[in-house]
Amino acid sequence: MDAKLYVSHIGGSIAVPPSKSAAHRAVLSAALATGTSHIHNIEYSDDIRATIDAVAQLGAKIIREEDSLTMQGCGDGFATVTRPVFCKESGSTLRFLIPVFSLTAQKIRFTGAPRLFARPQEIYRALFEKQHLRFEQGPEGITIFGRLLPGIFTLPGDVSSQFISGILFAAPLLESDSTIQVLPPFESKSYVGLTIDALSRFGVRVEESPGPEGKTIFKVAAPQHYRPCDLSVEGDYSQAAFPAVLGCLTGGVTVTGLRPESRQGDKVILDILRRCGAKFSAEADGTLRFERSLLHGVEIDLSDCPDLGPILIAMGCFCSGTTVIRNAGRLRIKESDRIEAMRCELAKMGGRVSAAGDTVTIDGCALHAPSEPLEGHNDHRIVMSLAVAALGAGLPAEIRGARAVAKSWPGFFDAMKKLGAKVELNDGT
Ligand SMILES: O=C(O)C1=C[C@@H](OP(=O)(O)O)[C@@H](O)[C@H](O)C1
Ligand SMILES: C=C(OP(=O)(O)O)C(=O)O
Repeated sequence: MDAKLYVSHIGGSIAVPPSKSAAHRAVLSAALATGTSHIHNIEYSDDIRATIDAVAQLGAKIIREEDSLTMQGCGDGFATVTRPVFCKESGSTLRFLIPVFSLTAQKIRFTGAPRLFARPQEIYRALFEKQHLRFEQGPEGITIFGRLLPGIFTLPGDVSSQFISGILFAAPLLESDSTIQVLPPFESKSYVGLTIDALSRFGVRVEESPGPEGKTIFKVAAPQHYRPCDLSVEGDYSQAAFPAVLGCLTGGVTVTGLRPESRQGDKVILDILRRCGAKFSAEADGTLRFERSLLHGVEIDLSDCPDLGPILIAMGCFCSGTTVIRNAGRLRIKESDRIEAMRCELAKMGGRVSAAGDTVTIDGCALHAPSEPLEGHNDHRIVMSLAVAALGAGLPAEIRGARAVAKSWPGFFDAMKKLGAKVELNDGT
């Protein structure tokens, strides 16, 4: 699917989709609970579908309604897994589920898009090999065999927090207590906070404490049982960043559906925008109203909010002066190399983005209509960021591979249309 964007007058109100991160955690926890949970405000993005289908293979019984799930968890009474667990493009699904499926003590094959297996998975290999369990990785999948043993897990903090979350989901169901030691620097730590929050809503306790030499220690008593829970998935701050930046460029954009007291790390988008000179109001119910603002470049630390990287790189083009994004190295190991993808696509519009090591520098300048179609790099956040850049600059553009938005926000272009964007999707919609 290609998206053609035309010069549009932007203005209006949209609700953000439910948090993908919170939804993965709720679905997995509900699957591991003994009893029936209700999860409201579910959006069937590709990644969330992958997690739902996978936990059904674990033995959870799931009734899908339009925007909610009723889930009868399997506790630790796992089903016989007869098919490969298909994780699509979802790093969260794969990395949360490897330790959990190991609890079945069955031989399990994980498959998905090739890019998923090009992203780092070595941390689990090392951990499984240390416990003399099978872990085989090829370009098309991973096969594991053997049940994780409780104990001390030492994990680097700067590859992906999803490994830490994965062990945290499995550890409560082991025979005895475990300790997870995270080595500094601990990046994306707020996502581990979301995991601990989800566990606590499902009745599982984790204790966090600082350790020697900058380590962070998580103690998980076991066995513990996941208890069922009724919850509504909160709005997604990572997704809110797209209409928020657009609103600062055009004015007249209202964003609803966010929880002001959320613990999502990407809530920091509001602080970043404020520092850049953005004018917006925030109401007690989470409603945000953005005004057209003169933005200026600032320094941004991306270590705890990597998913904001692509939209911040796009935004940097509209900021006067220079925007410097530090600790951005992990953008290279997401659905695409997000630094290179943004550099290359924005260059087609005159954008001046450069990277050295883990730092991305963007020099503000006037963008022009792209000289050729923009490529989505099979990456939802690249497609959405390029759409905001074109609409924000008031330029026509064609984005190839726009279907990638379905990974996290299938309704993204509908939301843009609701804001007045003239969008033509080449499947006729
Ligand atoms: O746990 C999560 O829900 C996520 C953690 C982050 O990954 P890393 O920890 O690999 O940075 C983030 O980029 C990803 O989109 C979602
Ligand atoms: C990187 C992302 O997700 P995941 O790691 O779960 O594939 C993302 O949503 O930007």
